[in-house]
Amino acid sequence: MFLPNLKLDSKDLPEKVIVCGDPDRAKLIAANLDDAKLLGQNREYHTYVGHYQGEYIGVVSHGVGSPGAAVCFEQLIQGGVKELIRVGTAGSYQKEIEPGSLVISTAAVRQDGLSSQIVPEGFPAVADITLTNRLIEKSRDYSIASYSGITLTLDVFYQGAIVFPHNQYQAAGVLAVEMEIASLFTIASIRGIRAAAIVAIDGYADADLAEEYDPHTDQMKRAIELEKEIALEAIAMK
Ligand SMILES: O=P(O)(O)O[C@H]1O[C@H](CO)[C@@H](O)[C@H]1O
Ligand SMILES: O=c1cc[nH]c(=O)[nH]1
Repeated sequence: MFLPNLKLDSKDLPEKVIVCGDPDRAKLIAANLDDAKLLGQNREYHTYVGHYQGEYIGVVSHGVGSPGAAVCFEQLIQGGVKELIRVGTAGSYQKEIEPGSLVISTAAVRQDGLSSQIVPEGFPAVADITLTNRLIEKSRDYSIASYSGITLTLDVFYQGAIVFPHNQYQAAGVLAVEMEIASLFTIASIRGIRAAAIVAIDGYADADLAEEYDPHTDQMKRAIELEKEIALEAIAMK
């Protein structure tokens, strides 16, 4: 089957795929695969395949934001993908979850627009328990602060005239904010595949991102390096 936005033939797609927003991060992750090759490249969607610990794995970038990412997730699933792990970045909601640490999402608050247009209000965006437990287990092998719990998916990056009530979600114990996990978990649930997510914390989500957002620090490079290792080990497990 030809996947038009990913611009590739699904016959070479693995069943296990790591997804991330940034095409450069996809290239970085793919560098850990044996016999890595670029399978397709179109728009923000760069697809690599190769082997990790003997398992055939894919790495695909999905860009920023749920609508574009959803096109990627849906086409991967149409192409036969059965397991997706998102390796992302996020802002922290909790003081003790410091920049440079990792968060594994067990469920996501659906503050994205995409999922509201494919499932009714109240439908939960929940991670696959098996893949999530693998991420948690593998994260214990690395010397980095790692947390698991609820994350929030938002379409808004820079605040507008309406002020998003970050404080309510902070008070409710949400750990971190990013822009695609709720759509990923919702799509995975309705299509009957497994999905999980791990994110590296680049700052505080309720800060003024126009002033403070910098995902290119050495601390972030290390966190992304380690979340990459954890995700590869988790997805390669049988
Ligand atoms: O680093 P990625 O995977 O892109 O994730 C986060 O970073 C982007 C915003 O800069 C959004 O896509 C958000 O979800
Ligand atoms: O969506 C995002 C991603 C990274 N950091 C944030 O604060 N928000």
